[in-house]
Amino acid sequence: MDNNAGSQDCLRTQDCTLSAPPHTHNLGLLRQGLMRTAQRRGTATAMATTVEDEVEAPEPGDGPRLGFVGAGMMATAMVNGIVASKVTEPDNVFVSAPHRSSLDRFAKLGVRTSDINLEVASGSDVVVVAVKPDVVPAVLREIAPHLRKDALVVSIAAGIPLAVLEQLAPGKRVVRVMPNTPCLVSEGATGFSMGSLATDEDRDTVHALMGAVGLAVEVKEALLDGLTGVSGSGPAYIYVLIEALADGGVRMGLPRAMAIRLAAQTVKGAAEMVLETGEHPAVLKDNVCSPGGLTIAAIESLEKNGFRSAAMQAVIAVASKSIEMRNAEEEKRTK
Ligand SMILES: NC(=O)C1=CN([C@@H]2O[C@H](COP(=O)(O)OP(=O)(O)OC[C@H]3O[C@@H](n4cnc5c(N)ncnc54)[C@H](O)[C@@H]3O)[C@@H](O)[C@H]2O)C=CC1
Ligand SMILES: O=C(O)[C@@H]1CCC=N1
Repeated sequence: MDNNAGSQDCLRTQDCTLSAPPHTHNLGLLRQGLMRTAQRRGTATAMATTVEDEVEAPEPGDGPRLGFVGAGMMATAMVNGIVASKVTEPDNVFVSAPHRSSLDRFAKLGVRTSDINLEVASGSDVVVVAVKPDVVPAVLREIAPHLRKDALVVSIAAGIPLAVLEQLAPGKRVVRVMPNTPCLVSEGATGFSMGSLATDEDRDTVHALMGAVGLAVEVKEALLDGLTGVSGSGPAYIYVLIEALADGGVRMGLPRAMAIRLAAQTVKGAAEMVLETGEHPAVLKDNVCSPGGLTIAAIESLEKNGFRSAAMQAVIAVASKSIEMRNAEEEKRTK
């Protein structure tokens, strides 16, 4: 992968496509993709013809409808990000879950909610399956017969392969998406893989939808396990790092709240440096380490304590579990 990718608008390699950062052409793409969907359905009021075309944000009630089946952490992050990005009106978003209590936070955003999955299934152009992986089969069997003829099914479940999703939703266009919780603040990192019936238009729609809430990368399905290890689960490792850095600061006398803010801003700043300069992280690390200075002593300590290996093993642990889940699902499918 090109280390300079962050400074480019778009980079296509054999295995993946990197999109530009959010708030650039992705909004146009999302609108374009979603408006196309709406036009097919006969409800579009405006139509973008090129990615660069500026189109008015859809009026409430117009435009394609995004449904979420499942109202947990990841649905919350995606819906908040999508609503904040203003790519669609809140009342075009429809969320279902069995317990009303988990829907309250969605209702506060102005999105429509229901405790009946079939209402979301039959009323949405793009249906995001956002339940735990072990619930996916039951949910897809329940909703598949009630999906709109042209509906696109997007699964965000870890470890459930496209072949299984397609078997559970026969004849439907399916895309597998692996987002992460920073979608909530429009700084997500998402990978996605296209199902066998999914079209270029669906690619644009998903690319634009997830690009509106962060970075969106298309990968071959086999790479989704490793991608989950890096970015799907990655925020959790970074929170542990922030907490640990803050603990170190507190140990040295900094007030807790200040230490957390300093640690979080340091992570954010370092990440921005990687994305914006396109430099290899090793170069940026070297720039902090003055010869004979303080930081190189910290690097020595991190290496002695297996920091680098611990981070790699974390990614591999997630990927291995994801592969295990995928294999078990494949086995059930082919039995
Ligand atoms: N949490 C994360 O950081 C990420 C999660 N994912 C995937 O997202 C999916 C959801 O994960 P979370 O949001 O973390 O889980 P969660 O446990 O927070 O949410 C699951 C939601 O599904 C609902 N639910 C349970 N049974 C249902 C049914 N029969 N019909 C409709 N809704 C039902 C629950 O009420 C709950 O709202 C999982 O498949 C996970 O692999 C993917 C990437 C990141
Ligand atoms: O922990 C999990 O299973 C989900 C998938 C990736 C992040 N959270």
